Amino acid sequence: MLKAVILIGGPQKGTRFRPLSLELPKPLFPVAGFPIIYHHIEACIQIPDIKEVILIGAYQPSEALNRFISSTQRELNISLRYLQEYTTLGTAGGLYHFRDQILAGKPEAFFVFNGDTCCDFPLTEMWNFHQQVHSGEHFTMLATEATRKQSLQYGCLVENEDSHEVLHYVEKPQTFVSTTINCGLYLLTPEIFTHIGAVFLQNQADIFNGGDYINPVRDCIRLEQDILSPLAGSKKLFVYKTNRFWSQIKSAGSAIYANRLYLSLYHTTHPERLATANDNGPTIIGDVFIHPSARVDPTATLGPNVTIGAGATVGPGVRVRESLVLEGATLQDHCCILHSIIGWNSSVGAWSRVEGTANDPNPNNKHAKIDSNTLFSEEGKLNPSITILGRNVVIPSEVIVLNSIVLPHKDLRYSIKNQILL
Ligand SMILES: Nc1nc2c(ncn2[C@@H]2O[C@H](COP(=O)(O)OP(=O)(O)O[C@H]3O[C@H](CO)[C@@H](O)[C@H](O)[C@@H]3O)[C@@H](O)[C@H]2O)c(=O)[nH]1
Repeated sequence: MLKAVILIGGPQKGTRFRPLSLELPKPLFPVAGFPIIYHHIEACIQIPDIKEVILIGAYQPSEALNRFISSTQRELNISLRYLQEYTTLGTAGGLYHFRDQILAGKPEAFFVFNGDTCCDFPLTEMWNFHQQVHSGEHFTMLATEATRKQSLQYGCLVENEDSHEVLHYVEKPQTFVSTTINCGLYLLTPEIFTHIGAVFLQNQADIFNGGDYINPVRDCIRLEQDILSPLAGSKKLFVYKTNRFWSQIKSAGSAIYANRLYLSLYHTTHPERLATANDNGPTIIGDVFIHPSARVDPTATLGPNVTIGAGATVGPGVRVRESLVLEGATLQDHCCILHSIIGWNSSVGAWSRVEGTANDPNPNNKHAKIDSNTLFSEEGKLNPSITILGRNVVIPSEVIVLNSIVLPHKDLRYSIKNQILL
């Protein structure tokens, strides 16, 4: 029997995703029509041996989280539970804290996912690879290639190319180590708790010997630095590499990129989710997802890489491209939406234009990943990025909103460019 754990972080995480994460925990943000972590869970149900998926995070249980758990459980017919940490315990601390629940039923092994990644999750391949390695108790991690410069933003590893053992691991190194990066997906066996337990006891001993009693992160254990790094070179950590798509979802811009990747994956996994052109429907260009409850005028043109959320309304002559239109949003006649996220229940007036700047990885640069830039450049200027309208924003008719972020509940009266509207 196998299990899966998805690390979903807590309210202190997902800050680069604001203002969208102000409304909803980032792991529940919809990409390609479904919450980010729904894609992880869908990957898990492809392996019948996975009997339970556990979400670990520090979010207070909320209506949105409860609703997600009960509806996903029902739809995908899998046991799904949320276990709440009393504070963010780190990527290994949460696992250790809930070790009894993870080990209940005696799983042979369990997958651990970082909740903010987007991938076609090669779980079967990883499990087969893991079983083929003959090295006693061992752990497997998924890795991919990045560019030399971008590798510094990830965990970097050096492998023995014959045995695929991880020889050296450094989390976000200061100087170049390797272009092979950690994808944040692991296959661990119960033995991992011996290693985490040893670090836990050592940390507690250090605290009581050193007197740092009030350290707020005293129970925090990081899987990458505290556990994987020391395991490298001990014949216990192995790497399975993927060359297929993989991306982090840190900034809102990366949600648009992830939307594109998942929509293209639907061609093989769920072709029925992709809109097709028909005589009574809108013009569809490339990959488009339209929620069945959305109303789209037949004279609208959508795509490529567009998701229209539940209950959204798209009026006559509207053009949408490379964008996410969230639940309940209204796009009035002939407005144009490019490289943008239109927040829940927001409305864009007739003939208005909402446009952002794409920040996709450079397609000419092999292995490039999306840059999750900070909002401002070193000179203090707002970096051009996608345009985001928070929840309940009203854009009047005949204005232009360019490369801007509009916080929730704002009633705009004029055109704006390169601004953050508070
Ligand atoms: N439950 C829980 N989850 C956590 C905690 N801290 C982080 N997470 C979750 O764990 C994942 C990793 O989060 P970060 O700590 O922000 O790390 P990172 O910068 O994304 O880097 C990690 O992922 C990269 C791949 O995306 C890796 O390359 C890198 O090595 C590392 O694993 C995210 O899904 C985050 O929500 C915690 O204390 N508790």
